[in-house]
Parts: sequence; C-alpha cells; structure tokens
Amino acid sequence: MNEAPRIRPNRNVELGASDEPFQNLHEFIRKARANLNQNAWDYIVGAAETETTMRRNRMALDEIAFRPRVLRDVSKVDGSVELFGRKMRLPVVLAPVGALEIFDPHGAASVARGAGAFGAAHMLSSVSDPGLEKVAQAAPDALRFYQLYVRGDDAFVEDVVSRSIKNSYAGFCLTVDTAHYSRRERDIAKRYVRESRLRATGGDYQKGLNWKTVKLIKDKYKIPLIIKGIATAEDAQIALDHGVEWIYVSNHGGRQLDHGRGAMHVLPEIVDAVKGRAKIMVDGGFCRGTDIVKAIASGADMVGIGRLQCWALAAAGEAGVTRMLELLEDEVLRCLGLLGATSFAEIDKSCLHPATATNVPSVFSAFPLLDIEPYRY
Ligand SMILES: Cc1cc2nc3c(=O)[nH]c(=O)nc-3n(C[C@H](O)[C@H](O)[C@H](O)COP(=O)(O)O)c2cc1C
Repeated sequence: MNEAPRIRPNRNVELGASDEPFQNLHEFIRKARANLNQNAWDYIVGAAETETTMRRNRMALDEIAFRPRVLRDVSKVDGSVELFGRKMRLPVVLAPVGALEIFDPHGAASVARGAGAFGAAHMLSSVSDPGLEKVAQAAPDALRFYQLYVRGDDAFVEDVVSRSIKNSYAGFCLTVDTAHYSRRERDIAKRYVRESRLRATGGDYQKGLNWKTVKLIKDKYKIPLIIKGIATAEDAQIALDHGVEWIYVSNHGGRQLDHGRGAMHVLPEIVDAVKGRAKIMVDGGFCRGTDIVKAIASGADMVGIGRLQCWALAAAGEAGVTRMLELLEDEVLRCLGLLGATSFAEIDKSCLHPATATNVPSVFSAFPLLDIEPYRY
C-alpha cells in the first residue's frame, strides 16, 4: 500500500481554522449535489421501492449508544488494524460501486488511488470503468479486492478469478443479493434507464447463481473469497461450510430487497454464527467515524463505505476520496479516545448500549447540517 504522508489532523490548528476546503463530511455532499445532474444524483441517493431498507440501515446505527470509560490515558490513539497481511490505516473498504465513471473521468481508478494514498482498501465493481486490469495498473500498491456480478458461465467466472489473481487483487468477492434487479422508482418515475444498464447482459446467470459457483472457486483457487450480501445466520453457516474467508453483511445499501433489516441489526446474529471462523465485513449507512467504531465494537473486522465514497469522488475526485477518509479517521480517533480506548483492539460490545434513535432516518440523516432541496418525481 502507498505509504502516503499521514495527514493527521493538525492538533495545533483549531478545527475550522485550517484552509482545507473540506472540513466536515457533509461538505462533500453539498459539493457533489452542485456537480451532478439529477440522474447521477438519484443513482447515488436512491434505493429500492419504498427505500425502507436504506432508512433502516441508518436507524439501526442510530439505535446504538456508547458506554464511555474514562481516566484511561488516551493521549495516543491509533485507528490502524492488520488485515490481509498488511497494515491498514483504518478498517475501511470503499465498497464496490458500479459506473463510478459517472462521477469522475477516471472512475474506479481514482477511488482505488485515493484509498491507496490514504491506506484503506478498495473493492472494484465488475461494472465500473476502467476495469480490472487498468485499476490494478492505476493503483498497484493499494489493497484491492475485485467484486463480480456473475453474468456468464463457469468459464467466465474462472477467467475473472484468474485475472484477479494475476493482477494482485487481495480478495475476490461475489455479490449475491442481486439475483433480480430491484425497482428503483426514482429512475422509473423519470422514465430513465442508465446507459450501463441498457448495455448489461447475462442477467439469467445472475438469477441462476447458487452455491456451486462458491464451491467451484473455493475448490480451484487460493484467493480469499468474500461473499457480499449475507443477511442471515443460516447463509453465514453455509458460507462457512464452503470455507469462505470473508462474510460481507450487506443489503446493498437498501438498493435491492426492500423491507430488509438494517445491517447493524443483522450483524450480531452473523457474529454469533461465525464465532471467529471467518472475518466479517459490513456496510449499509456507514458514514461517520462513530458508525465505524460501532461496527468494530459489535464484532465486524472491516466496514464498507458506499454512498459517501460517491459523494467524495463527485465533489473532488481522487483527492476528495483521500480527504474523506482523513475526516473519517479524525472522527474515529476522537470517538475511540472519548470511549477511553487507544485502539480498536480495546473496544468490544461492552462499549455499546441499545438506545432510542433521536432523528428520522434518511439517506442524509447522519448530516443534520445538510440541507438538500427535495426533488419531486
Ligand atoms: C451508486 C451505487 C452503486 C453500487 N454498485 C454496486 C456494485 O456494482 N456492486 C455491489 O456489490 N454493490 C454495489 N453497491 C452497493 C455498495 O457496495 C454497498 O453495499 C452500499 O452502498 C452500502 O451502503 P451505503 O451506500 O449506505 O454506504 C452500489 C451502491 C451505490 C450507492
């Protein structure tokens, strides 16, 4: 991974007094809104049907409060972890996002580079440009994973796994919550179809996908396998039976099955089922440092960031992605310190307590200072 200079928050400069253009995470969202047309904007903020699953992601996070410990010397706090045999500056992966080229001319290459410069991981979507080889060339030292939508036969899958290994991806991910593409009603109401969806082929393979493909990959290839879209203990158990190394708890940011549970409501049953036999990623609504701390305290090993990645990219390209991660890190370090912890190793479920959410969940509810004009469909 690129060992970029650590742009730690400068403790000698009072927050708000530096000349950095982005000092709060919501500032990326405001800038992204200004830069994007309505279709690109809807692609980020939208979810499936009533968008209930998406709101539950935020609700589930907001229903957790902290139990801080005090007088524990937190003069030095470190947010780094060791995963995939290397040091990561935060336990964060920029989640796979399709069509990133809508937000930045270099698409996924900018995100991989921005994540690598910071020291977080990037998962490349199989439906994002400039594709597997070019992203690897653009960010050779970044911790990179490849995520596949299976839209071909076994030979197609094996070809992509082999190319991922050849191009030094550290993990291979199958997204399994997209057997049927959901109703994205913001698009339908505008009678709009994204260009890349018009070109998509192989949907029947995606519908017919089953555990045989997992077995095929596990039997023939050594690359760590990540299954993205696990939402029950039953499926986590089947994944374990197949020797899957990483279970990715996700409801696709509420963009697939409507009326699912919030990811943080699902996580505890997965942690209980897995019992340390696999590592766990989780995503869905995570956009503050406190969110990341809650996930790791609950037993996750890595947290995925979806929409916030898109906003940062649309606001300021590769540099925006890196800056967004710096701000997340700043929030994480302050949160850990205020919990009485000097690292992620010192937190667990005892830091958490059930609570009543104080606000109405929405895709923006983590950012109360943000005011976005509503759009009528
Ligand atoms: C614009 C957009 C495109 C996405 N494309 C993909 C994709 O190609 N593959 C995939 O597995 N997940 C995809 N996702 C889901 C994300 O990987 C992730 O699960 C989700 O965004 C997490 O929720 P969050 O956006 O609330 O952080 C996409 C999400 C967004 C917002």
